[in-house]
Amino acid sequence: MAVLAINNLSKSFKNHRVLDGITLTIDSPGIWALVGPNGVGKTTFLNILTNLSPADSGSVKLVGKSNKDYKVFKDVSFLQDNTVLFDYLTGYDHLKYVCDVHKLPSKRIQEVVQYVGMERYTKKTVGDYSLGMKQHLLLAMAIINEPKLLLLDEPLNGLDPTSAILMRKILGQLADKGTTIILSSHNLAEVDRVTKQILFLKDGKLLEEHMDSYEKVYYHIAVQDKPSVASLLTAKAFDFMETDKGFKVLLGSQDFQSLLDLLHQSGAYVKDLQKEITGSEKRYEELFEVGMV
Ligand SMILES: Nc1ncnc2c1ncn2[C@@H]1O[C@H](COP(=O)(O)OP(=O)(O)OP(=O)(O)O)[C@@H](O)[C@H]1O
Repeated sequence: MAVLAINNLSKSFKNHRVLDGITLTIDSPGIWALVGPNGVGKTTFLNILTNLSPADSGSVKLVGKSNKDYKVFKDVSFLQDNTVLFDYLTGYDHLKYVCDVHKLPSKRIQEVVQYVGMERYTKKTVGDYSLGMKQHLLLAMAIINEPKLLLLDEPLNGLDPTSAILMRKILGQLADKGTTIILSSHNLAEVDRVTKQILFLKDGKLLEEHMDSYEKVYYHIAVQDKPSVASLLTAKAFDFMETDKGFKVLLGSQDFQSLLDLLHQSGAYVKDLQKEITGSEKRYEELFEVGMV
């Protein structure tokens, strides 16, 4: 049984065709990122999947049932933006409500509060929450029922590094335990950290792509003696740029060992070496024809 089965889904607003005959099947756990420029239709797509908006034509099945059947939402959750929260209620109130809707025992509240690390502010009213705290609450509300399919609209928005790391960890654990996750995001660096499976939304069509072939590996090197390293990088034809503390080097045809040999040869004192992998940004630039600056 497919976790998500979309058949020929279309939606227009007046004469603007936002979704144009989308067909997609996902039948395994894992994380898929939904990516595309502002206004391309990501929220519209997620809203239609969860039956918050009607499609003009086509059909959607979630965990084997029509998305029009409200019973599917026992196994499907949608993390929307924080406008769905009530400022005058506490985090606990929100979780209690969702718990009651799903007829879950209230001990699930404590479990989920601990899991997303929001013990400190569960009893505070949401009006006093920061953006990150609201994202945690929304996540807790979305996973309290242990969904098979989890849809998230911009879950990484406005998170500080600590919260972003926690969010990534949680999403990874859920996917490992069997949840299928689709998340929309504009933050391609974060996307590359959580998944290589991307759904690019372009001109109303969905392109499902794996980022392996677009992956780029960079090393950020902090060195004491920049000139000697710079001349060797140039001599050995490395693709690099200078940074405040040293260099950002792209590993193209040369391998990591050649870079290490070069650093050794330069005699420079290496203060730090960090790896960065990017993939989706390169593909995004190609697909959406982002001009170089
Ligand atoms: N209720 C509506 N009535 C008319 N047009 C709408 C409506 N909802 C969305 N649109 C239009 O549909 C298009 C897609 O909007 P949507 O919010 O789905 O994009 P998005 O990809 O989520 O954007 P963002 O990345 O900025 O959040 C936009 O042109 C938007 O103006």
